[in-house]
Amino acid sequence: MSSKRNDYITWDEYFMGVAKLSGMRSKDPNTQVGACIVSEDNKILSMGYNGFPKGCSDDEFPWEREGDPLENKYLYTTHSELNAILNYRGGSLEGAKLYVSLFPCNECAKAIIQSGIKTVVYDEDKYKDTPSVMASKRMFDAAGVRYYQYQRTNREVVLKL
Ligand SMILES: O=c1ccn([C@H]2C[C@H](O)[C@@H](COP(=O)(O)O)O2)c(=O)[nH]1
Ligand SMILES: [Zn+2]
Repeated sequence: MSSKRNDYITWDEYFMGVAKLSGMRSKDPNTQVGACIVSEDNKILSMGYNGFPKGCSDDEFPWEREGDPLENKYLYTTHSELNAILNYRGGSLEGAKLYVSLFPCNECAKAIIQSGIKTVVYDEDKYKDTPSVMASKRMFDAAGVRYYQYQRTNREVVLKL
């Protein structure tokens, strides 16, 4: 008789993996961010990645990082976390968890708090010294949103697509 597999992925690997897979849809040449929202009982509710809003062509809007604010990406990109929140059409996100490949900026932090998400699991924190991320942490602390860094397992997942 065969016994059950032991090398299945953990919940955290599963949801961070889905977040990162979602980030692979991003057209941003510098930073691709993916997000996955999960219910308290581990059901995937929504996903998102960073990109321009509907109708704003990836080929016409700018991907630059510098220069004229109207000619760089920052005024136009919808962040992965906000896309994941807005993509959810099922009602309340109260008590949900967010898996995200980059620590949320202050604007996403506000949306996360207001949507009722209570836990944020993040991977990279490369902008941790910026006022934006420092403000996010201050707001999460004040609002009782728990956040912790995903503990990488270095498991490699190969998908033949
Ligand atoms: O909370 C966040 C913060 C940033 N993003 C997106 C927005 C941009 O497309 C990139 C950041 O680009 P850089 O070239 O690294 O400045 O990440 C996000 O989705 N969520
Ligand atoms: Zn953001």
